Amino acid sequence: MSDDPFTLFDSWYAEAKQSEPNDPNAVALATADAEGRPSVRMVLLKGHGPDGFVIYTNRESRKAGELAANPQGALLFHWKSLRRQIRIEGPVSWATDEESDAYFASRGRDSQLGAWASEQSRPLDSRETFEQRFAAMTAKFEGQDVPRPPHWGGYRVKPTRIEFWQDRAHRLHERRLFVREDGNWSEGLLFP
Ligand SMILES: Cc1cc2nc3c(=O)[nH]c(=O)nc-3n(C[C@H](O)[C@H](O)[C@H](O)COP(=O)(O)O)c2cc1C
Ligand SMILES: Cc1ncc(COP(=O)(O)O)c(C=O)c1O
Repeated sequence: MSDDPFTLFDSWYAEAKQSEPNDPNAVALATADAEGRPSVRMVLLKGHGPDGFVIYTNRESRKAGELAANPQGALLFHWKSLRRQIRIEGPVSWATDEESDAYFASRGRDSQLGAWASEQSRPLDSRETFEQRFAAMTAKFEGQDVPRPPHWGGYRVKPTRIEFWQDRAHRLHERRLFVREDGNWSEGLLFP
């Protein structure tokens, strides 16, 4: 068996990119507030490797507030076409300014403007208000590159635990658990 969960992740992810009808990088991100109350939402994976799994979002959103109070996260991929899930857990930190800048610069201009216009997760009185804010940002940045907003950037989940789940007949599934301790990964199986 492989003792490297990242090689296995790469191989499953490559298969998901071939077989999923859309968004193979869609992943549920679970966080919890200071009292331990959980919340979960979908995000898109935009980078990964042994250093962790990176997503981008608004750093004043609900998830950001929870991560500030409790910097731990869990990610869940479910690739229905492959009947597989991957669970990833670990501490969460900000991506570097350099990688957030680089990712932001790669986004479409309207998505960049949307990041300026959206006060993500805060109450919005009408769609019209949002459209007016978007129009105002479009005018503000006309004729220039759109810089990364100070309230927008990446988060990295650095895994301490990764579980690969493969569906098998009669619910006799296969579960491979990788756990990191003192920088080393060990692998074991779990009952399904
Ligand atoms: C498939 C999918 C992908 C999404 N990707 C992102 C993402 O990468 N970043 C993001 O901020 N929101 C993304 N969203 C929206 C989030 O699910 C969520 O509505 C938003 O981030 C606010 O979450 P919060 O209130 O918990 O902070 C995505 C939604 C879906 C359905
Ligand atoms: C609000 C929001 N921010 C960021 C993203 C990340 O994806 P992208 O950079 O491809 O827009 C998404 C994806 O759905 C999103 O809904």
